[in-house]
Amino acid sequence: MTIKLLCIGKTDSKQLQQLIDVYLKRLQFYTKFEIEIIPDLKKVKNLDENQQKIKEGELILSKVQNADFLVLLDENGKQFSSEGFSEYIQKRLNSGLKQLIFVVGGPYGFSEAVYQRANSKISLSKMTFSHQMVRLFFTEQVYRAFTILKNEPYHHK
Ligand SMILES: C[S@@+](CC[C@H](N)C(=O)[O-])C[C@H]1O[C@@H](n2cnc3c(N)ncnc32)[C@H](O)[C@@H]1O
Repeated sequence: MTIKLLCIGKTDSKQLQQLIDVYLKRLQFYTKFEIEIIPDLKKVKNLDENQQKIKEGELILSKVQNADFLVLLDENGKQFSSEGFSEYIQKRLNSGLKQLIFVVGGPYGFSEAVYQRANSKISLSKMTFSHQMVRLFFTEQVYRAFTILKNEPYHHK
């Protein structure tokens, strides 16, 4: 199973990218995990919030195949402990799924069309993080999940 994290816009901080790369490198030993960046929309100043969400949503959905399991990272989604999240990943692995896609929304979140297509929503916290920070926190949690599944001593309760 491939796990993909879809994000809008390049990481704008070198330091943040370096930290993401640490976990990407570690994850190589456990699973096929990739981050796919959807380029920022051009001329966003001409768009209102809703128009921007709709356009970003079209780009997100263009990357999703019918058979993919699509999970939105969303403050209002279901919250997990790290152990619970590792079980969630294991369940998807057991289901024979080819591609599990997690997606980070743009500055205003997701369009209605993206919510309609999504299979589930996961929250990392009730607090709102920047879309840049979320990709680091999430990548670390996927790494943590695999170390839990392998009984490795990275995670301490
Ligand atoms: C700046 S936030 C957008 C916040 C906006 N209030 C909204 O309506 O979603 C950008 C993206 O980061 C992700 N995000 C931010 N905080 C999050 C959290 N606590 N849990 C999961 N994802 C989060 C979501 O994908 C969100 O769409």
